Amino acid sequence: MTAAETRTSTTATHASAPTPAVHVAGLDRVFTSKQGSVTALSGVDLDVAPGEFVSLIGPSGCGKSTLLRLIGDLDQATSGTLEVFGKRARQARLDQDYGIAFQQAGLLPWRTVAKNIELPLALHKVGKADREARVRELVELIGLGDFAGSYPDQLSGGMQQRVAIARALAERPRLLLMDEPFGALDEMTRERMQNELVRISAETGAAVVFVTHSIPEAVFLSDRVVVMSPRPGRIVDVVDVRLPGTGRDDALREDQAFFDAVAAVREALHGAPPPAARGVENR
Ligand SMILES: Nc1ncnc2c1ncn2[C@@H]1O[C@H](COP(=O)(O)OP(=O)(O)OP(=O)(O)O)[C@@H](O)[C@H]1O
Repeated sequence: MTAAETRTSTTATHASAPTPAVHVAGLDRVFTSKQGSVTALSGVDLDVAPGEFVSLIGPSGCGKSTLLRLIGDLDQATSGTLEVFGKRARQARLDQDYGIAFQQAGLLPWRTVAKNIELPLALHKVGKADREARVRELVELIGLGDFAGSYPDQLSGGMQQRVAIARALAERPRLLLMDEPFGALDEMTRERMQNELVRISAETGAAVVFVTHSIPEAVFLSDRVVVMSPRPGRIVDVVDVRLPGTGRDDALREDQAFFDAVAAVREALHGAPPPAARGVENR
């Protein structure tokens, strides 16, 4: 498949999903202050199907985090429609449809791994036996069964990030919102975490909206990569990352279909390179 073939429509809708995990239509976010107003998002349309993995990529300041925060009910849109599983974002948050993980793991240093993971369950008054059972499941899921009693400062950055993901999954959310969760990790740890996330999202069936600056990361993880323009943030392209015959494992990182998809996203972000450069890129 060529880069051009890999790239698909400029709309971000997904036809097959009955009730999307996320439905965004004509969304605007304008920040106003004494200094003036900043249009962070303008006319954003996006549907994410249940169980679908969608990455948002675009230049710094294009509104990726703003869009994620709006979906997560951490901010309010200026205008437009936003629904999560057919509900208002506020209701979805109250119904614990979300799990959220950010670049900083944000663990409480005085609580053990187990106590960090169980925090959302404790806040929502889940009984002790159920909390403990869920924590046991989750520490196994993230491969930290031997570290349940450890404190965050006894863990590596990658391990801390896995704990943050487990905490985000504690309430079995149908939607995981992730803002550069691996941005602070070294390249090897980052690739390992990407493999873990592929496995975890397959096992949980949760839809994921994932913000990243890394084109290979977006391509490796995603069913679709949503490419945004410089401010005011709009969706300029959606790259469908269908990679026939390839599992999402380390072999994929060496596969021609992977390189083609990376090239398609890069072209969507920066425009197509001149033919000579493209020849070099595809070798
Ligand atoms: N609370 C706020 N008040 C005023 N302006 C804001 C606020 N939050 C974000 N902005 C502005 O909105 C624009 C989009 O910011 P946002 O953080 O969403 O971008 P981003 O694409 O996530 O950037 P980066 O890749 O650098 O993290 C920026 O110009 C930013 O300055």
